[in-house]
Order: sequence, then structure tokens, then C-alpha cells
Amino acid sequence: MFNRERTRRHMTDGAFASPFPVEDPVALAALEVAQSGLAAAVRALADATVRTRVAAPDLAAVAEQVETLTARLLAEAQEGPLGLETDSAGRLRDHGNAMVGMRNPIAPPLVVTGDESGSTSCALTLGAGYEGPPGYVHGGIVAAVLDQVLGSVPAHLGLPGMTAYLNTTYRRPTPLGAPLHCRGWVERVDGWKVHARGEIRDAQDLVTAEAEALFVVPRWAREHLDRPTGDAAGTAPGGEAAQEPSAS
Ligand SMILES: CCCCC/C=C\C/C=C\C/C=C\C/C=C\CCCC(=O)SCCNC(=O)CCNC(=O)[C@H](O)C(C)(C)COP(=O)(O)OP(=O)(O)OC[C@H]1O[C@@H](n2cnc3c(N)ncnc32)[C@H](O)[C@@H]1OP(=O)(O)O
Repeated sequence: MFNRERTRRHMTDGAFASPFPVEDPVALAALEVAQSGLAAAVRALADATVRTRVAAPDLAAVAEQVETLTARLLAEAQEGPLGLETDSAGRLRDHGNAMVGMRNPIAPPLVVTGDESGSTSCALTLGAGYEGPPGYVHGGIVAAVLDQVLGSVPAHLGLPGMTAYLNTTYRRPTPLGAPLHCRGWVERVDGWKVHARGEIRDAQDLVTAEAEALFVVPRWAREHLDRPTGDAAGTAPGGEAAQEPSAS
């Protein structure tokens, strides 16, 4: 059903071919442009909502307008979450994902790149809506970024897994409104289990947070994927070979 493909694209960037054909890719592509445009506009609205200093009457008027717009969107909406959908390029996409989802205004959205060795990378800047300690990124958001970027490691190996654990160490506060860089890499592949590590660095190249995580291909998904071959990232199932990141 799901063919593993050696590709630079992350699952959320369509690293997996969809088994479901798209009827009208041109119309779907136009819809995707509109969907991502709406998400970007609402993302900007959320940021403005946090930072605005306009007076109460203006706030009330804007709230009323937003409620009208919300009702307009809900006129035709699905009940639950998006899950995986086929995009106009015939790839599986998780457009609702909270970190990378193209249709999700809550997502920064992260753009995670990677290669078949399992190394992943993401440049990001987080705005006022992600605040925890004054001026700094919320610790849960820091962990979510690491979860996503490290979680893309097994996806690039063709072993998309769920997070079994994510141990995050906060070295120093992660600044808001400044460029950050998150990287992930393979520590060890053990059958259906992928051990990954990663870090976030600030604009001064200082590590603000690091994590080690285990991702497991769920039992229910294994029948849809190739058996682990052990060649991913130069490791064998149960093997010890580690992939250290190259300096950047
Ligand atoms: C159909 C193809 C596509 C399917 C894709 C499916 C999922 C992939 C989804 C997305 C991938 C793409 C990109 C990912 C990007 C970002 C990442 C975000 C990820 C998340 O945001 S995800 C949400 C938070 N996450 C959860 O919501 C997990 C809840 N949990 C479970 O769903 C189960 O718990 C699960 C699946 C983890 C295991 O369950 P299971 O039944 O499949 O397998 P089982 O329990 O037998 O464990 C098998 C082996 O893992 C060892 N093991 C398990 N857990 C361990 C632990 N904690 N510590 C140490 N070892 C552990 C066992 O000891 C055994 O080891 P051994 O084989 O050596 O005996």
C-alpha cells in the first residue's frame, strides 16, 4: 500500500506516494493555494491578536467580524481532524499537523528538510504567539519543534513512527523573534525502532535545547511498510552505527 521511497522530501512534504488517485489535480492545486493562503492570513491574525494595542471598541468590532468569518468557514466543514490526505502531486500529506500542517494556522509552519541518511534540518523563527517565559519560547513548543524535527528522521528512513519518548534538556532560554535552527539525526535503528537525537541552536550558534527520542513504527502500520532492511542510514536492525551530524 505505502511504497517506501528514497527521497529528500519529508512525509509531510509528500515523501510517501498515496495509494488514492486524485481526480482533478489542477483543481486540487488551486484549492491548496487557497487553503495555505487562508492559513497564512489567520496565522498573521493570531500574531496580531497577541500584539495589538488598539482600543476596546476596535477589539470588539474585530471580534464580531472574525465570528462572522468563522461561521462562513463552518458552513461547510468536516467533523474531525484531517488525518492524511492525497495532495495534487499524488503524495500523502498531513495538512492539519500542528507543527508543519499547510492548512493549520497554529503551525509555525515548520519546513523540515532531510536526506535518506535520516538527517533533518529546519530553520525557524517563532513569534509572540509562542511565548512562555517573558521574551522566550514556551518549553512545550520547544519540545514540539524537537519532536517534529526528530520525528522526521524515521520518516526519511522510510520508517514513519510515533514518539515513544522524547527527553528534552533545556540548556538556555530559546529566544522569540530571532532565527533558530533545529537539526535531527539518527542515533540507532533497531528493527521497527529508531533512536534519534537533535538540538536547537540560536543565532549565536549556541545550543538552547537538545533531545533524545525513540520513535516506533506502530504495529498497526507495519504491514503497510517494507520490512526494515537494515540498510537505512548505514545501520543494521539492532546495529550500533551512529549518524553524527556534520557541522553546519
Ligand atoms: C501506514 C503508514 C503510515 C503510518 C504512519 C504512522 C505513524 C507515523 C506518523 C507520522 C510520521 C511522520 C512524521 C512524524 C513527524 C513528527 C513526529 C510527531 C510524532 C508524534 O507526535 S506521535 C504522538 C505522540 N506519541 C504517541 O501518541 C504514541 C503513543 N504510543 C503508542 O502508540 C505505542 O505505545 C507505540 C506505537 C509507541 C508502540 O506500541 P506498539 O504496540 O506499536 O508496539 P510495542 O508496544 O510492542 O513496542 C514495540 C517496541 O518498542 C518498544 N517501546 C515502546 N514504547 C517504548 C518506550 N516508551 N520506551 C522504550 N521502549 C519502548 C517496546 O519495548 C518494543 O520493543 P521490542 O520490539 O524490542 O520488544
